Amino acid sequence: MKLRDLLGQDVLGNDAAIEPAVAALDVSGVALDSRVVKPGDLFFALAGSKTDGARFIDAAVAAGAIAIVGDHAPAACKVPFIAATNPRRALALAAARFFTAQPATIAAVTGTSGKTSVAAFTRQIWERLGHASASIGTIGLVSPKRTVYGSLTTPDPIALHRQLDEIAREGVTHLAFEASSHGLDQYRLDGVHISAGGFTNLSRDHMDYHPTVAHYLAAKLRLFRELIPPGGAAVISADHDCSAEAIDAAKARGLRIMAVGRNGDGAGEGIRLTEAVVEGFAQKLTVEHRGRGYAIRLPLVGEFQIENALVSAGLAIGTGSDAANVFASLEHLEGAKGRLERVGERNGAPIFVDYAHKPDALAKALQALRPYAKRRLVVVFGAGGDRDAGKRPIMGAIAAENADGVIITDDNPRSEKPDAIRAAILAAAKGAREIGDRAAAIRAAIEELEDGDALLIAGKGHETGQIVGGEVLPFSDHEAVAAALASRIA
Ligand SMILES: CC(=O)N[C@H]1[C@@H](OP(=O)(O)OP(=O)(O)OC[C@H]2O[C@@H](n3ccc(=O)[nH]c3=O)[C@H](O)[C@@H]2O)O[C@H](CO)[C@@H](O)[C@@H]1O[C@H](C)C(=O)N[C@@H](C)C(=O)N[C@H](CCC(=O)O)C(=O)O
Ligand SMILES: Nc1ncnc2c1ncn2[C@@H]1O[C@H](COP(=O)(O)OP(=O)(O)OP(=O)(O)O)[C@@H](O)[C@H]1O
Ligand SMILES: N[C@H](CCC[C@H](N)C(=O)O)C(=O)O
Ligand SMILES: [Mg+2]
Repeated sequence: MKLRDLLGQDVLGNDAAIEPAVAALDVSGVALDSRVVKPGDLFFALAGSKTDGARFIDAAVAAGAIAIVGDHAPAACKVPFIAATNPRRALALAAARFFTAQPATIAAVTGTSGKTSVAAFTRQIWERLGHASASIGTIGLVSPKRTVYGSLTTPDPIALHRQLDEIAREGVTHLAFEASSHGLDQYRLDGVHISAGGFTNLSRDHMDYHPTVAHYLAAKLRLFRELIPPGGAAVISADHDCSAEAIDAAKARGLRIMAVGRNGDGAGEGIRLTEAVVEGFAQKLTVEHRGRGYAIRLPLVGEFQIENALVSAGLAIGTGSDAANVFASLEHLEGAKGRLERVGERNGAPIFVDYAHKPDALAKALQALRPYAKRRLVVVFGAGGDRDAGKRPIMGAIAAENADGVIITDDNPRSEKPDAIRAAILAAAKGAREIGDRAAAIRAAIEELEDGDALLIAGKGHETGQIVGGEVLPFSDHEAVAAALASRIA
């Protein structure tokens, strides 16, 4: 591919002409990290949170970069330098031109909680309606041909566009993916042809990255303000304080608004939840769409899963699927791994693994499990190191208030002292116990379960490692529960 095919004025955000000899250069790849540059690559020098890619231009050239894109020219550069107003956005748009194929129908979902679940549900709905479907997010890529683990919720633009191209060539026509606030803020999704966007909710998260809540919300709203073209669908959960702002942002862009939830637009394009009744480990819902009523048995535990299911249904309907078929398919949804997943029981007490690692999610998960605890609701959780420290006491207080037994343990302490993290949670969790070793904490909680109890193990969900220092030690809540239950039988 020629350099001129990747970099136009729209990509670079300026009207500087590229010299014809430079425009005619052959480009064999795009790169954002000097350490993976291959001969023939176009290197994007990005100013980051830890360092500046401009410092690695010489290293990129030594590795074979044929030209550099950045926002400021280095003092000296052995290969052509091309200025871009916003190099991160330029990278994403260039990656979209380099990897040309994308599934025809793409839905993106943002919000503090529920993204992974909505991406998984939307994929399942489409699949049931006969489309070759995939999802990309926190649990990686899930597609008919393969499942690939991914380390970021929204992959970097090169990884993202490479995957879009691969799955489209494998025949995937429908994709649902997660738009994290980091991803939106860092322009990782620009260049993706998004036909519908979902918005679940907003609560405290990532306060180590976003300077203010307004900045955090603005990052999320980029999906509606800038990324979905006018005429696309905006499926917005209507039951939150921030819902009106999200709807206004989408309206201003000329998107088709589909408000869903108890305050949803049942008479029109949206989905209104008119009734929800817990029935064992399922929930019976009545919803209204375009003035017509539908009864649905949602086979999932947790009130918040209703929000996730309705946003997913909206995304499928908003991209052209038949409403009656979509609602019927909700009866077959399977929860994403480690999202209020019932993984076993002891003495008749159900044990759930959940990924709640932020205050609102922990509160919602505990409230969702209350109906299953006639006696004691017990929670085992911790908080990640090198992440927002402010959430620790908040989560401690939420646990003390919403559970009858609280065990504070470790959850990826990373470079921090595990006992200091635990102490910060314990300070606000009256009556909580402390068992640092997560397997031991899970064992202790299971050991004490009696009929009428319910146990929530929160924070790690699908994760398969415990990050201590720089090391990832193999660990899974699922395996820890299985081992504890097996040792009881032995
Ligand atoms: C804080 C953050 O989001 N960082 C992301 C950002 O990195 P950065 O540009 O700030 O990195 P940097 O270390 O300052 O380096 C600047 C530039 O120099 C380059 N460099 C650096 C060293 C070198 O030797 N050579 C070189 O070229 C780097 O490749 C980079 O381009 O851009 C990178 C490329 O897109 C991301 O991989 C990286 O994610 C890091 C690994 C990360 O941990 N991100 C997390 C916080 C994250 O994004 N999480 C969200 C939300 C999770 C959720 O709630 O679900 C996610 O989407 O996963
Ligand atoms: N709609 C919701 N409202 C509130 N809490 C929710 C909702 N959906 C999920 N949760 C809680 O958040 C946890 C994470 O859910 P999920 O993985 O679907 O969200 P996410 O937005 O992808 O999160 P992350 O940003 O951590 O990847 C769940 O395990 C549950 O505790
Ligand atoms: N995407 C989130 C996941 C946190 C999961 C929790 N187990 C933790 O390590 O804090 C993050 O990296 O902040
Ligand atoms: Mg996620």
